[in-house]
Amino acid sequence: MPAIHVFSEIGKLRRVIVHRPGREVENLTPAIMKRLLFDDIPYLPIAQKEHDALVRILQENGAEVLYLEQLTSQAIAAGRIKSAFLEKNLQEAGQASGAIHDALKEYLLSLDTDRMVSKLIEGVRKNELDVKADDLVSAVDDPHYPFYIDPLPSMYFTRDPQASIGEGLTINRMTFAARQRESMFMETVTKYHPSFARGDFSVWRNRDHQTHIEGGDELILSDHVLAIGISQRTCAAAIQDVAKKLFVDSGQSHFDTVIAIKIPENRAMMHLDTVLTMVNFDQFTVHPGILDAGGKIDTWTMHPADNAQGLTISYSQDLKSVLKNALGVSELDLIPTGAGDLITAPREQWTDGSNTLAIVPGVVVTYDRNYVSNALLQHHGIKVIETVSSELSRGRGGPRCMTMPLIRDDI
Ligand SMILES: NC(=[NH2+])NCCC[C@H](N)C(=O)O
Repeated sequence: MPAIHVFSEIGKLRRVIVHRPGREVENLTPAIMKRLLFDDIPYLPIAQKEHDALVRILQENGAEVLYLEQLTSQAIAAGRIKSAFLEKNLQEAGQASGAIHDALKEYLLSLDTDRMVSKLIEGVRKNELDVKADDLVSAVDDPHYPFYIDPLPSMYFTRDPQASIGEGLTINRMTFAARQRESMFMETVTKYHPSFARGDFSVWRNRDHQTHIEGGDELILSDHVLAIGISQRTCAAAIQDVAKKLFVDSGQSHFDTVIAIKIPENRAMMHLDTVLTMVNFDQFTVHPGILDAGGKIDTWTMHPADNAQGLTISYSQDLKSVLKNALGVSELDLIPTGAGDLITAPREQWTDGSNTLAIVPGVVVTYDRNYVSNALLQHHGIKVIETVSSELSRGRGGPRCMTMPLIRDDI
C-alpha cells in the first residue's frame, strides 16, 4: 500500500493522523486568543479525554491512528535534522538571530527530540529562559509579551495544514501567521519519515507559496472529483494552481473535475467543511446559511483542456445539480444542519454540526452536542456515532477537522 491513498470522503477509514491537544491550549489567554484563532479557552484535561474518546472510536472501527508529533520526531531522528528543524522553526517564529535566538536554540536542543517537538507546539514562555539582552534584536523585545515562541493551539485540527488528495497531498501555506508553522511538521514527515521514504506519493503543492489553501476546504468527492472552498482561508489562485497540477499529472492523479464553491468569508464558516460534508454516495450535510434565499451559491467547475490555461471553467449557482452531474447520481439528499431552523442551524453550525467525519459510506462521527443535526442525519438513514465535545468544540473545529486521513479503502 502506498503511503497515501485517499480517493473519497467516505471510503472505509484505514489510517489517519491526529494531534492530541496539549499544553499549547493552556498557553491561551484572553489577550491573545483571538489572534491565535480561538474564541474561548478549552479546559485541557477534559479536551484530552474527549480527544482520546474520538481516537478510540476510530480505532474500534478499524482505523490506525498516528500522532503527528510522534511522526515528526521519528522523521527528525531518521533524517538527523534536529538542529535544522529547530532552526527553521525559530526563523518562522520570528527568532532568526540574536541572544534570544541563541538561548532558545541552546535550551530546545538540550531537550530530547520528542520533548523538543512538543515544546515547539506548546510555545516557549519568557520566564522559562534567562536571556542576557546584549544585542539590539533582544534589547527591543517587548517585555510585556509573554512568549518567545507562540503556542500553536490549533494544532489538533490536523486536517488544515496538510490534506491528502488521491496518492498525494497538499502541504499548505496557512492564511494566518498563527498557524503558519503548523505545516512544517508534515513537510518534515514527508521528507524524512521512513514510511514516506519510498517516495510513492506526490506533493501536489508545497508550503512555499504566497497564496493560501487549507485542508478544511479540500473535499475528495470521488476518485476524479474534488470540491474546494473559496473561503476566508483558501483563494481562487491556489485552487486553480492545484487543479492544474492535478490535471497535468493526470497519469498519477485521476482527477479531472475541480468544483470551486464560494462560501461566505467569516469566522464561523472559515472552511468549506464547516458548512458542507459528504456522508454517503449521494448524501451531504449542508448549512442552509451558505445558500441565498433562492437556494443558490456560486460554483465554478474546472476540467482539463487543451487551451492556454490548461482548463475550462463553467459557472453555476445550482449546487445540487453541479454535484449530481459530477458524481453521476440521479438524486442527491442535502441534509440541512440544525434541521434548517433559524436558531438551531447557526447554533449547531457554530459547534461544527456540519463537520462530519465519514468512516464508511453512511456512517459518520459527529459531536454529541449537535443533537438536532444528528437526529436528522439518522432520520435520513445515516448511522451516527456521537463523540463527546464540550471542550474540543471551543476551538471551532469538529471530527473532520481533527483527522487527516492517509488511507481510505476505495469504494
Ligand atoms: N477544517 C476546519 N474547519 N478547521 C477548523 C480550524 C479551527 C481553528 N481554530 C482555526 O480557526 O483555524
